[in-house]
Amino acid sequence: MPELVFFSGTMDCGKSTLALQIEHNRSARGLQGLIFTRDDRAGEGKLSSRLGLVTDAVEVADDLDVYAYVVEHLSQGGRVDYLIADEAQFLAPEQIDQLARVVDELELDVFAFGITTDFRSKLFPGSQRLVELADRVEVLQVEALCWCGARATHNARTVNGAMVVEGAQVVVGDVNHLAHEVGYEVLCRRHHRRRMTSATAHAAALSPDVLPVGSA
Ligand SMILES: Nc1ncnc2c1ncn2[C@@H]1O[C@H](COP(=O)(O)OP(=O)(O)O)[C@@H](O)[C@H]1O
Ligand SMILES: Cc1cn([C@H]2C[C@H](O)[C@@H](COP(=O)(O)O)O2)c(=O)[nH]c1=O
Repeated sequence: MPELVFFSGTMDCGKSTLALQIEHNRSARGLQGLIFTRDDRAGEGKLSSRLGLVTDAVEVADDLDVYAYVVEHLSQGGRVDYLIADEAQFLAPEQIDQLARVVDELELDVFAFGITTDFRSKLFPGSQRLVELADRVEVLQVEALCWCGARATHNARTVNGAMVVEGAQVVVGDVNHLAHEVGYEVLCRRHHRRRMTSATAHAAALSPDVLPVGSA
C-alpha cells in the first residue's frame, strides 16, 4: 500500500541525509523518483545534507501544483515510482494535500522530510498538514542533542548570538553559525523555555558570581 510518510525532527538531525539515502537505495534498484524541495541552504533546486551530499531537485514555488506536475510528467512518458519532498515545512498546506493525492490517486509512495516546529515552537503550516494527513510520522533515530546532553526537541533562532522569539517564521539559515546575524541552535524543551543557548549557558558558567572564591 503506498504511503505518505512524514520524517520529522529538529534541524540537523539527519533528515536530508535520510532523503538522499532513500533516493540512492531506490535508484540503485532501477526505480525513478521525483525530488522536490524548497529553500534549501545550498540554493534553488538543490537538496543538500551537511554530510556534503547534494542532488538536484524541483524547487516548489508558491504556485506549483505538485499533483499536476507529476501527472504532466507521466503524461509526457516519464516514469515515476516515488516522490521525495525535503524542507516540507515550507510547503503550503494545499501542496501537502497534493502530495496525499499523489499517494491515493497515483498510488506512489511519498516521503516528506521537515522540521515540525519553528523557532517559537509553533507548527509550520506545511508540517501541521503533514501531521494531519500522513499515514505515518517517523521521528529520526539519530538524536540531535542540546548543549546539556538531553535530546534536542526544539529549534532556537539566534540573532547576533542571542536567542529571539519574535520575527518572520521563515528565515533560511544554519546551526553553528553564531557569528552570523541569524543562526539556529537545537535545544531540549527545558532550555528552549528558559531561552538558554550554549552561549548563554557558557557565559553563566563563567560569571564571577559562580566562580570559586579566590579565583582571579
Ligand atoms: N562532520 C560530520 N561527521 C559526521 N556526521 C556529521 C558531520 N556533520 C554532520 N553530520 C551528521 O549530519 C547530521 C545532519 O544531517 P542533515 O541531513 O544535514 O540534517 P537535517 O536535514 O535534519 O537538518 C548531523 O546531525 C550529524 O549526525
Ligand atoms: C527553526 C526554523 C528554521 N528555519 C529554516 C532554517 C533552515 O533553512 C531550515 C531547516 O533546515 P534543516 O535542513 O532542517 O536544518 O528551516 C526557518 O525558516 N524558521 C524557523 O523557525
